[in-house]
Amino acid sequence: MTDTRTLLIVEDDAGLQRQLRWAYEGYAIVTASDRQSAIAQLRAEMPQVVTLDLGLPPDPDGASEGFATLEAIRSLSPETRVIVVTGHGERDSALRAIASGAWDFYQKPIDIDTLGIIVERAFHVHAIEAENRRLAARVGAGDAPGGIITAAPEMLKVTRTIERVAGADVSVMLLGASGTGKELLARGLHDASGRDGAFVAINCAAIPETLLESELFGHEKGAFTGAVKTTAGKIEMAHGGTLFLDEIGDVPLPLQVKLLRFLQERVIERVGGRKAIPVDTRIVCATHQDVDAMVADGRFRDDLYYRLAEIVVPIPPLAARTGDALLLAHHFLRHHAAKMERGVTGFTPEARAAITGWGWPGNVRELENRVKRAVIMADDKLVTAADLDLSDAEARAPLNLKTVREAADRKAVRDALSQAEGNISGAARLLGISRPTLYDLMRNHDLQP
Ligand SMILES: Nc1ncnc2c1ncn2[C@@H]1O[C@H](COP(=O)(O)OP(=O)(O)OP(=O)(O)O)[C@@H](O)[C@H]1O
Repeated sequence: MTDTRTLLIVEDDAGLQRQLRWAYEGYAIVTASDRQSAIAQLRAEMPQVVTLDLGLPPDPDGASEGFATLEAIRSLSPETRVIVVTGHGERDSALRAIASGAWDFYQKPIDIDTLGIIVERAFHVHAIEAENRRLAARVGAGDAPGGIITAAPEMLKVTRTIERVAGADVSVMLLGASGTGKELLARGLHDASGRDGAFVAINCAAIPETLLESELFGHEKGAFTGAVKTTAGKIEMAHGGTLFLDEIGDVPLPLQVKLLRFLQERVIERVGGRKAIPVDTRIVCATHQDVDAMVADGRFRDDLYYRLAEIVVPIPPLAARTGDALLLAHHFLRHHAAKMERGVTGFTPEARAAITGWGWPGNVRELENRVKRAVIMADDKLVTAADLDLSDAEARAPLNLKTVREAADRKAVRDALSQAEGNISGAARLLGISRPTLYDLMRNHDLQP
């Protein structure tokens, strides 16, 4: 697609065609007077927008040629926006044309200004859709492990590390906030490792302490009330494969000892069992907690930590991945629109600004949830910021540097006052300013101690 904005005018009235040709500025204009020449121009010039008179020869008083031309344009170039121009009082034809995929309609007699606005809007929408398609096409272009979608250098560094360590016999600890894709990366690591066994995941925070041991190590029949049959644990199930221990920081200390033994000796004992069972299970673990701090204050065994964390991979939050929020938003939009059979094709410019500006505290999971809901809620082909429930985000987007600075000042003053429990001298000291300056700031920002 070239950057030139090209308008194709399909009109059999030579006078009107001339009039229209000179009416617009800023577009390259090409014209056609019947179906055949219209299609030839479409192929040659690839116009983004077409105005199409429905009454074309050999049926200038009907609409059959116009509809045939519309159909041909739609099938040859579905992205092209077609505005049909109908005779006065041919409202039914106009509506039929919209149902057949025309983007808008206009009735004769032609008012150049009004038609001009419709044409300009059509170019605008075409440009947005083209940008949406371009972004969507980037999705899946890479072959990052585990189907991870990213084009951000910050994240590509992570995926490269994962690929590099996949084949090595090292333990990997993924550090990242909830919803950053830790499980997806762990699965990717397993896939790239070439290990034949299964990928098994367990969330240590989601399982009550009392059950976690038997979940991990399995149990013998009769080991405890309810243990009606001998059951293998997750470590055994992942024999020859990979076990993903999510939220490793939530493993209680006594179980940490047992886990350490397994890592050192590569054998396990089921709960209630006496037999040492050799297992070849690779461990990948993850947590959103500060494990260093946990080790420092004794909540996590350091010997286990060193066994688990030969390679530590920090995963950046979504907001720190340049361009990824929009990239992933398009991916999820395409995915859910197809799944739910909704004709939603992209985002409005405001929605895109809101996606880029939002802090994404819930990371990729939050993004997917918002986009999924928006696909259901959208009234139109383009998802709005309101559909994403991000209209506030847009309103809060900073106007300029001055507003950013004011907001930062206000926050710093508020934080200092709260830290100093309302004591003005204390807050002024924390901020490194004099009391009168603090008073001025408080007055400007309408803040009370
Ligand atoms: N880069 C990505 N590309 C595509 N999908 C992603 C990406 N990152 C995360 N997802 C999807 O987002 C959701 C959350 O990811 P995942 O469960 O891997 O996160 P997590 O960090 O393990 O979260 P938690 O710590 O809460 O378990 C999943 O549906 C996952 O498929």
